[in-house]
Amino acid sequence: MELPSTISAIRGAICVQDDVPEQIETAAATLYREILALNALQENEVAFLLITQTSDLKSRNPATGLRKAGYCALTPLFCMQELEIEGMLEKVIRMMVVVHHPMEKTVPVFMHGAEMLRPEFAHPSL
Ligand SMILES: C=C(O[C@@H]1C=C(C(=O)O)C=C[C@H]1O)C(=O)O
Repeated sequence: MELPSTISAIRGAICVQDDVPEQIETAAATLYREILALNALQENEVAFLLITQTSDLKSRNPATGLRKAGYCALTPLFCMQELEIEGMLEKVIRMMVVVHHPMEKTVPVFMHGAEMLRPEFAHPSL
């Protein structure tokens, strides 16, 4: 059943090699940039952004990486720890970007190793 939509949400995930601040900052900014680009979004179309990080990434809050890259000055962010499930993929940053209008098509972005979470959303160019 298709429900009427007044918002859209776009998923994404990216893996980080090592738990060091620079890598978390870079990965967070890279993932957000690709989500915006592949969905042809301007930042002012984003209502809010949910982020999770796996518990093995402790050295930096990904929100810091977004702000250092010039993103999310006004966008409300909420950063959480991902569920811990046996066998889960390690060192992952996940995002849910919520846009305040319906979109005809959304493009999920799973990159830098996170493609294995959702192989159907892998982009050969990333
Ligand atoms: C498979 C993923 O990892 C987990 C599983 C999800 C799912 O089954 O939809 C969503 C988020 C994560 O809790 C993912 O990030 O897509």
